[in-house]
Amino acid sequence: MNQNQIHSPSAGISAAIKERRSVKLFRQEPLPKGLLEELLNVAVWAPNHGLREPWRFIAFEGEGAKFLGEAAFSFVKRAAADPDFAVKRKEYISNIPLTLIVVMPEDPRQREWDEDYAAVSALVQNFQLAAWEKGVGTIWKTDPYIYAPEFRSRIGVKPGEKIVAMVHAGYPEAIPASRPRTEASRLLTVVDHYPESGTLE
Ligand SMILES: Cc1cc2nc3c(=O)[nH]c(=O)nc-3n(C[C@H](O)[C@H](O)[C@H](O)COP(=O)(O)O)c2cc1C
Repeated sequence: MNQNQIHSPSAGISAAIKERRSVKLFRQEPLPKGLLEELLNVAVWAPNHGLREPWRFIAFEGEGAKFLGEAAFSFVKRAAADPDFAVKRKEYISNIPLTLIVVMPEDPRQREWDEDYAAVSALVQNFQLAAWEKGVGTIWKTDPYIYAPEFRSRIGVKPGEKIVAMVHAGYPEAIPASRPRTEASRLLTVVDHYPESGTLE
């Protein structure tokens, strides 16, 4: 292929985007060795301004998942009204085959922060789609404890770093039904004329 030719996206991309679902229930089966790195090496092709690559990753598997469940439990048991909820949450997290924490350095400049957050979000979506393509389900979580200083420091997230996503992953036990999206035409303004007043309504 000529280097300047734009590679046309395969029909598979649209299908993957539409068919991916957030999965909450996973089979116990661990993911194959090397798959995490393979998925991340796809995900890092996300657009990112200045090629700052504003991300790093912490992955929890096996006994690591038990540690993560315990770290979450310490926070949830204090915050949740129902003590059973904290125990259930600990068990849930401890049994997930893979949890990926996606961390971004917080640039003090607003524009760079916004760009970096957008880039990391694109990376997370890439990761979810690449996983889906391999039959692996994921869900992007922003549970309250990812903001708790104690939880953050326990899992090695430094001051000046933001946890953008906690992604649970594994082979799906169940795939939820999709919920419809608003037809884009209802949200779209096309400007194909010069507005008489000089301003768009
Ligand atoms: C930034 C972000 C944070 C999310 N946090 C949570 C969460 O904390 N808990 C949860 O159940 N789902 C969370 N989700 C997943 C959404 O609930 C899910 O994408 C939405 O319900 C649409 O379902 P779908 O992904 O199957 O299309 C999050 C998604 C995004 C993009």
